[in-house]
Amino acid sequence: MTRRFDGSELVLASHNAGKLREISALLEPFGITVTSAADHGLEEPEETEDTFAGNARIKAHFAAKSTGLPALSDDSGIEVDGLGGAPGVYTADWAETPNGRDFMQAMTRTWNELEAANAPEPRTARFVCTLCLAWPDGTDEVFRGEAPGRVVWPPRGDQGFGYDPMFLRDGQTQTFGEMPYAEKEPLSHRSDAFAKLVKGCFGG
Ligand SMILES: O=c1nc[nH]c2c1ncn2[C@H]1C[C@H](O)[C@@H](COP(=O)(O)OP(=O)(O)OP(=O)(O)O)O1
Ligand SMILES: [Mg+2]
Repeated sequence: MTRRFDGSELVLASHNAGKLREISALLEPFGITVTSAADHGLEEPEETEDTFAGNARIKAHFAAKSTGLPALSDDSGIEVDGLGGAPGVYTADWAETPNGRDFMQAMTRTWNELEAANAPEPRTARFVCTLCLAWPDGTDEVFRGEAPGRVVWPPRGDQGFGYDPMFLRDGQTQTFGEMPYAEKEPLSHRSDAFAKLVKGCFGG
């Protein structure tokens, strides 16, 4: 049995501005009061698991326990087939530099490694999003969404965040980086996972 969400307030257990924007937009129609981890002064817990679900659980349970409120986390990344699924759960790590995250560097590394491996074209890939809704009593529900596509070079567009400029979703001619959010939303791994969350926990 899936536990239903029957509260009126939810903490978004993320420190990523792009995700916060997108998940807040998805939650908008439900009339729930949404606050973020930063609003509650929460630290970022260490993401020590090697699966999206494992790290999503760490983030959601940490926020739920710390605030006493239900918390929704998002662990996501891009799996590139020609790289054996890398960077996958390590997508954010590939962007880390001594001066903060640099996704241009991460995208360049991704393309260079595909070139070095002489990977065939199209260079298929998928965005993955795992959402975890956790309650302060330690229960949770986890939902996984995907967006199938390919990576392209050079990156195109300055909208969205992270790897969006090099991701061309199946059936599209514009990268996620070239799309206004309203166009990316119905096509994204995040909305795919969110639809499952709504079906399971919001009864909609
Ligand atoms: O729609 C997306 N469009 C482009 N790039 C994306 C997307 N979704 C995830 N990504 C990439 C960037 C992100 O940094 C990484 C996830 O890493 P991940 O640890 O789950 O998130 P994060 O550290 O940025 O924020 P937080 O853990 O506080 O939720 O994958
Ligand atoms: Mg993270």
